[in-house]
Amino acid sequence: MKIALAPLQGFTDLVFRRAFAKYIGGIDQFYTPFLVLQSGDELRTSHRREVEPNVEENLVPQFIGNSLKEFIFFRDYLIDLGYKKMNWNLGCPFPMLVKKKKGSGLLPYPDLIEEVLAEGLDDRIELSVKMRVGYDSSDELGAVLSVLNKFKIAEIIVHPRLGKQLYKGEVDLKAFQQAMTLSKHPITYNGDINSLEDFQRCLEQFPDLESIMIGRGLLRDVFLAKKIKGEDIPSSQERQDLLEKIHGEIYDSYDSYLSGDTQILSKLKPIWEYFASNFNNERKVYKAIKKAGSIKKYNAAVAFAFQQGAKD
Ligand SMILES: Cc1cc2nc3c(=O)[nH]c(=O)nc-3n(C[C@H](O)[C@H](O)[C@H](O)COP(=O)(O)O)c2cc1C
Repeated sequence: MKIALAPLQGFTDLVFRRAFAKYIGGIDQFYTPFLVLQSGDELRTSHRREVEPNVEENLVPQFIGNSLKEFIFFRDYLIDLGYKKMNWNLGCPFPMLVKKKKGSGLLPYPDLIEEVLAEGLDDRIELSVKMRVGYDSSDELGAVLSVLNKFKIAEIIVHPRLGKQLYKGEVDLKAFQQAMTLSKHPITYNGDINSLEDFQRCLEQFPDLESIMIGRGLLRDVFLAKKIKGEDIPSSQERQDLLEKIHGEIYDSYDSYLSGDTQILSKLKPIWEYFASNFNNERKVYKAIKKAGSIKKYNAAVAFAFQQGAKD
């Protein structure tokens, strides 16, 4: 089974991905959180930092947009940097982007998707798509997939919720089955795999799956990909050491280019919404981190987390 780490804006940035690859492993492919072209035809420094430092073979840069101009910008920018793969975000549910027909907001407009692909695809870089099963209704799925079927697309990652659901409600496994039936491209499953049992259920239901993508589940249990692959899981003390190393590397990296407690804490604290689940007494751990108003208090909360020990 091929396992990808899902892009999570604000969580799986370059710093996190590198620390994860270095200390944990088990991931075959990483994705950047979506890159976006600003109105002045520029990329933000923080977005450039995601892809420019050096090209990693198992990194797929993701972009969001709805025009041929944006598609060509990212295509040529990424080809020039030396990337061989890129991913188009047709799944983001943020209302501000949806209103502009971006992310899942583009799913009700398959003609627009077709216009972009007809002119934008280029053999020098492989395209994959990450999508939901519709914005308003899974009735949109068939039309989108029949457009995608006309083009050369390496992989379609399907998160079987509707855009309008955001992250609420159940995943729609019937719609996912429909995607597998209708698509001529390989389909990757993404959504709510938080444990080995979740993965096993998913595989029972879709025995032909060759590839999955996991986001929050891998932040909650950083060893989940290794468990799924049947790899050896380190002892409790070793796991704790690895968690400490990941955290230390992320901390040092933010500390090196951000200035002031507020900026550093604004990057570090949100990670614990999921990361706290790697520890015993996760609720107490998360509460302590959330309350920390200074670096000193944050460090004390982190020490408290490590005193609880790594969860089994
Ligand atoms: C905070 C947050 C940020 C996200 N950012 C992105 C993003 O930049 N690009 C993207 O394609 N999906 C993004 N997603 C969606 C995830 O990649 C994934 O599809 C979703 O979380 C379902 O998978 P999971 O249940 O394994 O987490 C985001 C999700 C969350 C919760």
